[in-house]
Amino acid sequence: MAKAIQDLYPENLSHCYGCGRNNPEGYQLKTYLVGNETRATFTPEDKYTAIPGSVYGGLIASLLDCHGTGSAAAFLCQKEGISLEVGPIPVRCVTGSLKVDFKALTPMGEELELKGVLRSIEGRKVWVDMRLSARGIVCATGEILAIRLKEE
Ligand SMILES: CC(C)(COP(=O)(O)OP(=O)(O)OC[C@H]1O[C@@H](n2cnc3c(N)ncnc32)[C@H](O)[C@@H]1OP(=O)(O)O)[C@@H](O)C(=O)NCCC(=O)NCCSC(=O)Cc1ccccc1
Repeated sequence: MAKAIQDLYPENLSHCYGCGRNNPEGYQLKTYLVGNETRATFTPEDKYTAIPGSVYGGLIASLLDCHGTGSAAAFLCQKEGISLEVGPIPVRCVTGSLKVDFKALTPMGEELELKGVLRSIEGRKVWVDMRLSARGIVCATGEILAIRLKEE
């Protein structure tokens, strides 16, 4: 199975609070390319509470943000035939813009499932559509425009 995209980023670009493997205080989200979609999971702790029993929207936006940039990098690698078996990969994206729609309260303590599909790639710009579900119910959707960093 392909590795998580975040485990393939170069060391110096792996400190992100949301998904950096080199940030022990962070969420360490892992995004996997499975066929033509991307997947990640995350189970929030009570400290991320909004209304009791439900998850704070900022966490949901963060998860969509990091799943979005990770998905964009994965789709770029897929398009360019770059292996997701060994790192570091020469592809890293940052968030240009992120839109989140909150569809339903997100239940606390449940495993959240994130999925991403590629909308389009235009040069360094990558648009990805996402959804975040719990117990099979879509709680939020997201759209990201991720920008590929220029190679140094
Ligand atoms: C890098 C860039 C996004 C783009 O600058 P440059 O490279 O100089 O490129 P340029 O400006 O030429 O644009 C290229 C193309 O893209 C377009 N476009 C750009 N933006 C927008 C937009 N908003 N909306 C729409 N379009 C936009 C622009 O028009 C152009 O289009 P064109 O080719 O003419 O058709 C810069 O604005 C920046 O750093 N922003 C802050 C990013 C940031 O802080 N993000 C949050 C933190 S990162 C994180 O959380 C994850 C992380 C952690 C650790 C490690 C890595 C990731």
